[in-house]
Amino acid sequence: MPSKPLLLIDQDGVLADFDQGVRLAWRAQYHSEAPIGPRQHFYLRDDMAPQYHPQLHDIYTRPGFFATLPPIAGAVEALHTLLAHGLDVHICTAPISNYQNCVAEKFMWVEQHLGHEWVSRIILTKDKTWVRGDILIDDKPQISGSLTPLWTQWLYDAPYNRQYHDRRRVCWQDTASWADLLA
Ligand SMILES: O=c1ccn([C@@H]2O[C@H](COP(=O)(O)O)[C@@H](O)[C@H]2O)c(=O)[nH]1
Ligand SMILES: [Mg+2]
Repeated sequence: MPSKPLLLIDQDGVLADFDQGVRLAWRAQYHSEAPIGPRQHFYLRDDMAPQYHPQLHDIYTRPGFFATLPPIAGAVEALHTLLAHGLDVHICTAPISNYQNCVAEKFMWVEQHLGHEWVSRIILTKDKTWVRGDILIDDKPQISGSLTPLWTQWLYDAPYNRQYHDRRRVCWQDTASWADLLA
């Protein structure tokens, strides 16, 4: 690893808690827990019965969903720490295909939780293999695209990716898991 790696950090599932946002919105609307099975797949819909897919889609495409996602514990502090240690940190995030609310709200989230200066650090792309970097911290276990990536993925820990043991695993609250970045 270079002494000061160029870091790409995913947003949903790494900084912003997509799953918890769905659970909160579902509870608020239906006054019951979201019918989500054990989290075994990256896409939430794959852990829900097909009859609930329209309601799930309605929740994560509606205005306000992405802007109000709760932060993942320790994420905001970790990003400020990484920047303060001189790392070149960028937020590398994919918008959903129903982009109308998602795109602007991903920017709003970053501004609200990290500060305006972080807005210029956002890289929005549907294909992360096009983005240059040394390390990509991302919770998605299978990242595909049209190029061979230049970065190495560190898997951000989540219940739906724990069957993968082929990559370094990171969790903001486990500071030892990313301490090498500060060395
Ligand atoms: O269940 C889900 C669905 C989507 N996301 C996040 O949304 C965007 C778009 O994902 P694509 O892989 O381009 O469809 C991306 O930021 C995902 O992380 C999600 O976290 N969970
Ligand atoms: Mg993600």
